[in-house]
Amino acid sequence: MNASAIREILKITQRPDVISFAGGLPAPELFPIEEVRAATNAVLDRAGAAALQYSTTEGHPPLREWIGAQAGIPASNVQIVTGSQQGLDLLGKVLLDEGDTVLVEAPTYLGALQSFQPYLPRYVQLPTDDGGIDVDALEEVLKRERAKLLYAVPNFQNPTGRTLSAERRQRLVELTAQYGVLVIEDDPYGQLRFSGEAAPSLYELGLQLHGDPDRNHVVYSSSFSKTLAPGLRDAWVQAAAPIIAKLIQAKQGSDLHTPTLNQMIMAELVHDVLPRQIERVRRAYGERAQHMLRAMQAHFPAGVEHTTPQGGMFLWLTLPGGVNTEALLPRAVERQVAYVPGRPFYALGGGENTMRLSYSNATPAQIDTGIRALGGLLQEALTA
Ligand SMILES: Cc1ncc(COP(=O)(O)O)c(CN[C@@H](CCCC(=O)O)C(=O)O)c1O
Repeated sequence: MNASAIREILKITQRPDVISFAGGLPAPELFPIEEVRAATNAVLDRAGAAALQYSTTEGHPPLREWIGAQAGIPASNVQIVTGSQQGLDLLGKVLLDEGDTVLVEAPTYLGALQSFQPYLPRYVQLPTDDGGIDVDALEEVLKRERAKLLYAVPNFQNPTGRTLSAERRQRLVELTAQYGVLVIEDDPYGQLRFSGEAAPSLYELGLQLHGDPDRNHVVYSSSFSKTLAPGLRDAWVQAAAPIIAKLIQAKQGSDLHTPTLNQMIMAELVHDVLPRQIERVRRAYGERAQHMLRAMQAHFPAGVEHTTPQGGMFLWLTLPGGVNTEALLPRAVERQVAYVPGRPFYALGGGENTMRLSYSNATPAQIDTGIRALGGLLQEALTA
Protein backbone atom coordinates (compact mmCIF):
# COMPACT_ATOMS: atom_id res chain seq x y z
CA MET A 1 0.00 0.00 0.00
CA ASN A 2 1.17 3.56 -0.60
CA ALA A 3 -0.36 7.02 -0.31
CA SER A 4 -1.95 8.86 -3.23
CA ALA A 5 0.24 11.87 -4.04
CA ILE A 6 -2.92 13.68 -5.19
CA ARG A 7 -4.79 13.03 -1.94
CA GLU A 8 -1.77 14.11 0.12
CA ILE A 9 -1.34 17.33 -1.85
CA LEU A 10 -5.06 18.07 -1.58
CA LYS A 11 -4.49 18.55 2.17
CA ILE A 12 -2.09 21.40 1.34
CA THR A 13 -4.35 22.88 -1.28
CA GLN A 14 -7.27 23.10 1.14
CA ARG A 15 -5.63 26.39 2.22
CA PRO A 16 -7.86 29.16 0.77
CA ASP A 17 -4.85 31.31 -0.18
CA VAL A 18 -3.36 28.59 -2.41
CA ILE A 19 -4.38 28.50 -6.09
CA SER A 20 -4.49 24.77 -6.79
CA PHE A 21 -3.71 23.26 -10.18
CA ALA A 22 -3.33 19.93 -8.34
CA GLY A 23 -6.49 17.84 -7.90
CA GLY A 24 -8.64 16.93 -10.92
CA LEU A 25 -11.55 18.51 -9.09
CA PRO A 26 -14.61 19.72 -11.02
CA ALA A 27 -15.38 23.44 -10.76
CA PRO A 28 -17.50 23.68 -7.59
CA GLU A 29 -19.28 26.82 -8.77
CA LEU A 30 -20.74 24.80 -11.67
CA PHE A 31 -22.30 22.03 -9.53
CA PRO A 32 -26.08 21.78 -10.26
CA ILE A 33 -27.03 22.12 -6.58
CA GLU A 34 -30.66 23.15 -7.15
CA GLU A 35 -31.22 20.33 -9.66
CA VAL A 36 -29.75 17.81 -7.19
CA ARG A 37 -31.98 19.20 -4.43
CA ALA A 38 -35.06 18.76 -6.64
CA ALA A 39 -34.04 15.22 -7.66
CA THR A 40 -33.39 14.25 -4.04
CA ASN A 41 -36.82 15.54 -2.96
CA ALA A 42 -38.48 13.71 -5.85
CA VAL A 43 -36.76 10.44 -4.87
CA LEU A 44 -37.61 10.81 -1.18
CA ASP A 45 -41.21 11.76 -1.97
CA ARG A 46 -41.69 8.83 -4.31
CA ALA A 47 -39.59 6.09 -2.68
CA GLY A 48 -38.14 7.42 0.57
CA ALA A 49 -37.98 4.12 2.46
CA ALA A 50 -36.47 2.22 -0.48
CA ALA A 51 -33.91 5.02 -1.01
CA LEU A 52 -32.68 4.66 2.59
CA GLN A 53 -32.71 0.84 2.62
CA TYR A 54 -30.01 -1.67 1.59
CA SER A 55 -30.16 -2.40 -2.14
CA THR A 56 -28.69 -4.90 -4.63
CA THR A 57 -24.94 -5.13 -5.25
CA GLU A 58 -25.43 -4.96 -9.05
CA GLY A 59 -26.92 -1.50 -8.76
CA HIS A 60 -30.20 0.39 -9.08
CA PRO A 61 -31.96 -1.20 -12.11
CA PRO A 62 -33.14 2.06 -13.79
CA LEU A 63 -29.59 3.42 -13.65
CA ARG A 64 -28.03 0.21 -15.00
CA GLU A 65 -30.66 0.13 -17.75
CA TRP A 66 -30.00 3.74 -18.75
CA ILE A 67 -26.21 3.10 -18.92
CA GLY A 68 -26.74 -0.13 -20.88
CA ALA A 69 -29.03 1.66 -23.34
CA GLN A 70 -26.40 4.40 -23.87
CA ALA A 71 -23.76 1.73 -24.62
CA GLY A 72 -26.09 -0.51 -26.67
CA ILE A 73 -25.56 -3.45 -24.30
CA PRO A 74 -27.79 -5.34 -21.81
CA ALA A 75 -27.96 -3.94 -18.26
CA SER A 76 -26.53 -7.30 -17.12
CA ASN A 77 -23.17 -6.21 -18.62
CA VAL A 78 -23.17 -3.08 -16.43
CA GLN A 79 -22.01 -2.99 -12.78
CA ILE A 80 -22.54 0.15 -10.68
CA VAL A 81 -19.54 0.98 -8.48
CA THR A 82 -18.83 3.58 -5.78
CA GLY A 83 -16.64 5.87 -7.87
CA SER A 84 -14.58 4.49 -10.74
CA GLN A 85 -11.76 4.33 -8.23
CA GLN A 86 -13.65 1.40 -6.64
CA GLY A 87 -14.03 -0.07 -10.12
CA LEU A 88 -10.24 -0.08 -10.49
CA ASP A 89 -9.80 -1.53 -7.00
CA LEU A 90 -12.26 -4.37 -7.64
CA LEU A 91 -10.82 -5.07 -11.10
CA GLY A 92 -7.36 -5.36 -9.54
CA LYS A 93 -8.77 -7.72 -6.92
CA VAL A 94 -10.53 -10.04 -9.36
CA LEU A 95 -8.02 -9.99 -12.23
CA LEU A 96 -4.52 -9.77 -10.75
CA ASP A 97 -2.30 -12.42 -9.22
CA GLU A 98 1.17 -11.67 -7.84
CA GLY A 99 3.70 -11.31 -10.62
CA ASP A 100 1.12 -10.77 -13.40
CA THR A 101 2.42 -8.48 -16.13
CA VAL A 102 0.40 -5.27 -16.41
CA LEU A 103 1.00 -2.90 -19.34
CA VAL A 104 0.58 0.77 -18.43
CA GLU A 105 1.24 4.07 -20.18
CA ALA A 106 4.28 6.12 -19.16
CA PRO A 107 3.02 8.23 -17.36
CA THR A 108 -0.29 6.75 -16.21
CA TYR A 109 -3.01 7.55 -13.66
CA LEU A 110 -1.44 7.10 -10.23
CA GLY A 111 -4.79 6.04 -8.75
CA ALA A 112 -4.75 2.92 -10.94
CA LEU A 113 -1.25 2.08 -9.73
CA GLN A 114 -2.49 2.54 -6.17
CA SER A 115 -5.40 0.13 -6.80
CA PHE A 116 -3.24 -2.51 -8.54
CA GLN A 117 -0.15 -2.29 -6.28
CA PRO A 118 -1.45 -4.46 -3.38
CA TYR A 119 -1.66 -7.44 -5.79
CA LEU A 120 2.06 -7.08 -6.58
CA PRO A 121 1.89 -7.00 -10.39
CA ARG A 122 4.94 -6.61 -12.61
CA TYR A 123 4.60 -3.39 -14.63
CA VAL A 124 5.78 -2.87 -18.19
CA GLN A 125 5.61 0.78 -19.33
CA LEU A 126 4.37 1.64 -22.82
CA PRO A 127 5.97 4.70 -24.40
CA THR A 128 3.53 7.50 -25.35
CA ASP A 129 3.70 10.59 -27.55
CA ASP A 130 1.22 13.26 -28.56
CA GLY A 131 -0.91 10.57 -30.27
CA GLY A 132 -1.03 8.47 -27.10
CA ILE A 133 0.37 4.93 -26.76
CA ASP A 134 3.05 4.01 -29.34
CA VAL A 135 1.34 0.94 -30.83
CA ASP A 136 4.49 -0.22 -32.64
CA ALA A 137 6.19 -0.41 -29.25
CA LEU A 138 3.06 -2.16 -27.91
CA GLU A 139 3.37 -4.86 -30.59
CA GLU A 140 7.03 -5.47 -29.64
CA VAL A 141 6.05 -5.74 -25.96
CA LEU A 142 3.22 -8.18 -26.73
CA LYS A 143 5.60 -10.41 -28.71
CA ARG A 144 8.03 -10.44 -25.78
CA GLU A 145 5.74 -10.53 -22.73
CA ARG A 146 2.84 -12.67 -21.57
CA ALA A 147 0.70 -9.79 -20.28
CA LYS A 148 -2.45 -10.20 -18.13
CA LEU A 149 -3.90 -6.76 -18.86
CA LEU A 150 -3.32 -3.36 -20.41
CA TYR A 151 -4.61 -0.29 -18.53
CA ALA A 152 -5.21 2.89 -20.60
CA VAL A 153 -6.96 6.28 -20.44
CA PRO A 154 -7.57 6.98 -24.16
CA ASN A 155 -9.47 10.28 -23.85
CA PHE A 156 -7.75 13.36 -22.38
CA GLN A 157 -5.42 11.12 -20.43
CA ASN A 158 -4.68 11.57 -16.76
CA PRO A 159 -2.02 12.97 -16.26
CA THR A 160 -0.93 14.18 -19.74
CA GLY A 161 -4.20 15.38 -21.30
CA ARG A 162 -3.28 13.43 -24.47
CA THR A 163 -5.81 11.51 -26.61
CA LEU A 164 -5.15 8.14 -28.28
CA SER A 165 -5.64 8.59 -32.04
CA ALA A 166 -8.40 6.69 -33.88
CA GLU A 167 -6.00 4.57 -35.93
CA ARG A 168 -3.96 3.62 -32.88
CA ARG A 169 -7.17 2.60 -31.05
CA GLN A 170 -7.99 0.13 -33.81
CA ARG A 171 -4.45 -1.33 -33.75
CA LEU A 172 -4.45 -1.57 -29.93
CA VAL A 173 -7.79 -3.45 -29.87
CA GLU A 174 -6.69 -5.85 -32.64
CA LEU A 175 -3.26 -6.53 -31.11
CA THR A 176 -4.58 -7.12 -27.59
CA ALA A 177 -7.27 -9.45 -28.97
CA GLN A 178 -4.64 -11.32 -30.99
CA TYR A 179 -2.38 -11.79 -27.94
CA GLY A 180 -5.21 -12.50 -25.50
CA VAL A 181 -4.59 -9.46 -23.29
CA LEU A 182 -7.50 -7.91 -21.38
CA VAL A 183 -7.86 -4.13 -21.76
CA ILE A 184 -9.15 -1.82 -19.01
CA GLU A 185 -10.32 1.39 -20.68
CA ASP A 186 -10.66 4.06 -18.00
CA ASP A 187 -12.78 6.88 -19.44
CA PRO A 188 -14.11 9.36 -16.85
CA TYR A 189 -13.37 12.35 -19.15
CA GLY A 190 -14.73 11.08 -22.48
CA GLN A 191 -17.72 13.44 -22.48
CA LEU A 192 -15.57 16.51 -21.79
CA ARG A 193 -14.25 17.12 -25.31
CA PHE A 194 -13.93 20.82 -26.19
CA SER A 195 -11.99 20.60 -29.48
CA GLY A 196 -11.10 18.11 -32.22
CA GLU A 197 -13.06 15.05 -33.37
CA ALA A 198 -14.24 12.22 -31.10
CA ALA A 199 -12.95 8.70 -31.76
CA PRO A 200 -14.77 5.44 -30.93
CA SER A 201 -14.00 3.97 -27.52
CA LEU A 202 -11.82 0.89 -27.26
CA TYR A 203 -14.93 -0.80 -25.85
CA GLU A 204 -16.98 -0.01 -28.98
CA LEU A 205 -14.13 -1.25 -31.19
CA GLY A 206 -13.96 -4.42 -29.11
CA LEU A 207 -17.72 -4.87 -29.49
CA GLN A 208 -17.40 -4.49 -33.28
CA LEU A 209 -14.55 -7.02 -33.33
CA HIS A 210 -16.25 -9.67 -31.19
CA GLY A 211 -19.90 -8.90 -31.96
CA ASP A 212 -20.95 -9.86 -28.44
CA PRO A 213 -20.59 -8.00 -25.10
CA ASP A 214 -19.80 -11.32 -23.41
CA ARG A 215 -16.81 -11.89 -25.69
CA ASN A 216 -15.44 -8.35 -25.54
CA HIS A 217 -11.87 -8.34 -24.18
CA VAL A 218 -12.18 -4.63 -23.37
CA VAL A 219 -13.52 -3.65 -19.93
CA TYR A 220 -14.90 -0.08 -19.88
CA SER A 221 -14.94 2.07 -16.74
CA SER A 222 -16.55 5.49 -16.43
CA SER A 223 -18.05 7.82 -13.89
CA PHE A 224 -20.49 10.67 -13.21
CA SER A 225 -17.80 12.40 -11.13
CA LYS A 226 -16.40 14.66 -13.82
CA THR A 227 -19.63 15.38 -15.66
CA LEU A 228 -21.91 15.87 -12.67
CA ALA A 229 -20.58 15.50 -9.08
CA PRO A 230 -17.75 13.39 -7.57
CA GLY A 231 -19.31 13.56 -4.11
CA LEU A 232 -22.16 11.26 -5.19
CA ARG A 233 -19.60 8.50 -5.98
CA ASP A 234 -21.74 7.11 -8.85
CA ALA A 235 -19.74 5.22 -11.51
CA TRP A 236 -19.89 2.01 -13.50
CA VAL A 237 -18.03 -0.81 -15.27
CA GLN A 238 -19.06 -2.42 -18.59
CA ALA A 239 -17.67 -5.95 -19.01
CA ALA A 240 -18.34 -9.51 -20.17
CA ALA A 241 -20.66 -11.50 -17.90
CA PRO A 242 -17.96 -13.63 -16.22
CA ILE A 243 -16.07 -10.48 -15.16
CA ILE A 244 -19.28 -8.78 -13.97
CA ALA A 245 -20.07 -11.90 -11.89
CA LYS A 246 -16.66 -11.70 -10.18
CA LEU A 247 -16.97 -7.93 -9.64
CA ILE A 248 -20.30 -8.52 -7.90
CA GLN A 249 -18.74 -11.10 -5.56
CA ALA A 250 -15.81 -8.74 -4.81
CA LYS A 251 -18.16 -5.80 -4.24
CA GLN A 252 -20.32 -7.86 -1.86
CA GLY A 253 -17.20 -8.26 0.28
CA SER A 254 -16.22 -4.58 -0.12
CA ASP A 255 -19.20 -2.29 0.42
CA LEU A 256 -22.31 -4.46 -0.26
CA HIS A 257 -23.63 -1.84 -2.71
CA THR A 258 -23.20 1.76 -3.87
CA PRO A 259 -25.35 4.18 -1.80
CA THR A 260 -28.98 3.57 -2.76
CA LEU A 261 -30.08 7.18 -2.45
CA ASN A 262 -27.18 8.45 -4.61
CA GLN A 263 -27.98 5.93 -7.36
CA MET A 264 -31.66 6.92 -7.34
CA ILE A 265 -30.73 10.62 -7.49
CA MET A 266 -28.44 9.92 -10.48
CA ALA A 267 -31.21 7.94 -12.19
CA GLU A 268 -33.30 11.14 -11.97
CA LEU A 269 -30.53 13.41 -13.23
CA VAL A 270 -29.32 11.46 -16.27
CA HIS A 271 -32.31 12.34 -18.44
CA ASP A 272 -32.35 16.15 -18.48
CA VAL A 273 -29.84 17.59 -16.03
CA LEU A 274 -26.81 15.54 -17.13
CA PRO A 275 -26.80 16.58 -20.83
CA ARG A 276 -27.16 20.25 -19.90
CA GLN A 277 -24.44 19.96 -17.25
CA ILE A 278 -22.03 18.28 -19.69
CA GLU A 279 -22.45 21.21 -22.09
CA ARG A 280 -21.82 23.76 -19.31
CA VAL A 281 -18.73 21.96 -18.06
CA ARG A 282 -17.22 21.29 -21.50
CA ARG A 283 -17.49 24.96 -22.41
CA ALA A 284 -16.07 26.16 -19.09
CA TYR A 285 -13.10 23.75 -19.18
CA GLY A 286 -12.37 24.63 -22.79
CA GLU A 287 -12.20 28.30 -21.83
CA ARG A 288 -10.01 27.54 -18.83
CA ALA A 289 -7.66 25.36 -20.86
CA GLN A 290 -7.22 28.14 -23.42
CA HIS A 291 -6.66 30.62 -20.61
CA MET A 292 -3.96 28.46 -19.07
CA LEU A 293 -2.22 27.89 -22.42
CA ARG A 294 -2.17 31.64 -23.11
CA ALA A 295 -0.92 32.42 -19.59
CA MET A 296 1.88 29.83 -19.94
CA GLN A 297 2.84 31.41 -23.27
CA ALA A 298 3.08 34.79 -21.54
CA HIS A 299 4.75 33.83 -18.24
CA PHE A 300 6.75 30.62 -18.66
CA PRO A 301 10.46 30.66 -19.46
CA ALA A 302 11.76 29.05 -22.65
CA GLY A 303 12.48 25.33 -22.41
CA VAL A 304 9.23 24.32 -20.70
CA GLU A 305 7.34 21.81 -22.90
CA HIS A 306 3.58 21.30 -22.50
CA THR A 307 0.79 19.16 -23.94
CA THR A 308 -2.29 20.75 -25.55
CA PRO A 309 -5.46 18.91 -24.43
CA GLN A 310 -8.60 18.58 -26.60
CA GLY A 311 -10.74 17.94 -23.50
CA GLY A 312 -10.72 16.83 -19.88
CA MET A 313 -9.00 18.59 -17.01
CA PHE A 314 -5.22 18.27 -17.37
CA LEU A 315 -2.11 19.32 -19.19
CA TRP A 316 1.44 18.09 -18.60
CA LEU A 317 4.71 20.00 -18.31
CA THR A 318 8.17 18.65 -19.06
CA LEU A 319 10.94 20.88 -17.72
CA PRO A 320 14.59 20.84 -18.75
CA GLY A 321 16.43 17.93 -17.08
CA GLY A 322 17.80 18.54 -13.61
CA VAL A 323 14.73 20.37 -12.28
CA ASN A 324 13.07 18.26 -9.57
CA THR A 325 9.36 19.14 -9.35
CA GLU A 326 8.89 17.35 -6.00
CA ALA A 327 11.65 19.47 -4.46
CA LEU A 328 10.15 22.56 -6.08
CA LEU A 329 6.62 22.06 -4.71
CA PRO A 330 7.14 23.59 -1.23
CA ARG A 331 8.54 26.74 -2.89
CA ALA A 332 5.51 26.84 -5.17
CA VAL A 333 3.13 26.59 -2.20
CA GLU A 334 5.04 29.49 -0.58
CA ARG A 335 4.03 31.43 -3.71
CA GLN A 336 0.42 30.22 -3.22
CA VAL A 337 0.31 27.86 -6.18
CA ALA A 338 0.16 24.04 -6.25
CA TYR A 339 0.55 21.25 -8.83
CA VAL A 340 1.11 17.47 -8.78
CA PRO A 341 4.75 16.44 -9.33
CA GLY A 342 5.05 13.93 -12.16
CA ARG A 343 7.13 11.12 -10.63
CA PRO A 344 4.21 9.28 -8.90
CA PHE A 345 2.53 8.85 -12.31
CA TYR A 346 5.36 6.55 -13.52
CA ALA A 347 4.95 2.89 -12.51
CA LEU A 348 8.70 2.31 -12.77
CA GLY A 349 10.03 5.69 -11.61
CA GLY A 350 11.43 8.64 -13.56
CA GLY A 351 9.64 11.84 -14.49
CA GLU A 352 11.31 13.96 -11.80
CA ASN A 353 11.27 16.93 -14.19
CA THR A 354 7.54 16.72 -14.99
CA MET A 355 4.32 17.96 -13.43
CA ARG A 356 0.56 17.80 -13.94
CA LEU A 357 -1.57 20.95 -14.05
CA SER A 358 -5.36 20.88 -13.72
CA TYR A 359 -7.27 23.94 -15.02
CA SER A 360 -10.75 22.74 -14.02
CA ASN A 361 -10.82 24.03 -10.46
CA ALA A 362 -9.48 27.57 -10.98
CA THR A 363 -11.25 30.59 -12.46
CA PRO A 364 -9.57 32.40 -15.38
CA ALA A 365 -8.38 35.12 -12.97
CA GLN A 366 -6.89 32.51 -10.62
CA ILE A 367 -5.25 30.78 -13.59
CA ASP A 368 -3.57 34.04 -14.59
CA THR A 369 -2.32 34.69 -11.05
CA GLY A 370 -1.22 31.10 -10.44
CA ILE A 371 0.56 30.64 -13.77
CA ARG A 372 2.35 33.97 -13.36
CA ALA A 373 3.59 32.84 -9.91
CA LEU A 374 4.58 29.40 -11.21
CA GLY A 375 6.35 31.01 -14.18
CA GLY A 376 8.41 33.17 -11.84
CA LEU A 377 9.43 30.11 -9.84
CA LEU A 378 10.34 28.13 -12.97
CA GLN A 379 12.39 31.06 -14.27
CA GLU A 380 14.35 31.03 -10.98
CA ALA A 381 14.75 27.26 -10.99
CA LEU A 382 15.98 27.20 -14.58
CA THR A 383 18.55 29.93 -14.06
CA ALA A 384 19.72 28.67 -10.64
C1 LIG B 1 -8.36 8.30 -14.93
C2 LIG B 1 -9.16 8.34 -13.66
N1 LIG B 1 -9.83 7.23 -13.27
C3 LIG B 1 -10.56 7.23 -12.13
C4 LIG B 1 -10.66 8.36 -11.34
C5 LIG B 1 -11.51 8.28 -10.09
O1 LIG B 1 -12.71 8.95 -10.31
P1 LIG B 1 -14.04 8.62 -9.45
O2 LIG B 1 -13.68 7.59 -8.42
O3 LIG B 1 -15.05 8.11 -10.43
O4 LIG B 1 -14.43 9.92 -8.83
C6 LIG B 1 -10.00 9.54 -11.72
C7 LIG B 1 -10.08 10.79 -10.87
N2 LIG B 1 -8.76 11.32 -10.70
C8 LIG B 1 -8.71 12.70 -10.20
C9 LIG B 1 -9.38 12.82 -8.89
C10 LIG B 1 -8.61 12.38 -7.74
C11 LIG B 1 -9.04 13.37 -6.70
C12 LIG B 1 -8.75 12.96 -5.34
O5 LIG B 1 -7.94 12.03 -5.12
O6 LIG B 1 -9.35 13.62 -4.51
C13 LIG B 1 -7.27 13.22 -10.19
O7 LIG B 1 -6.43 12.56 -10.80
O8 LIG B 1 -7.00 14.29 -9.66
C14 LIG B 1 -9.25 9.52 -12.90
O9 LIG B 1 -8.59 10.64 -13.31
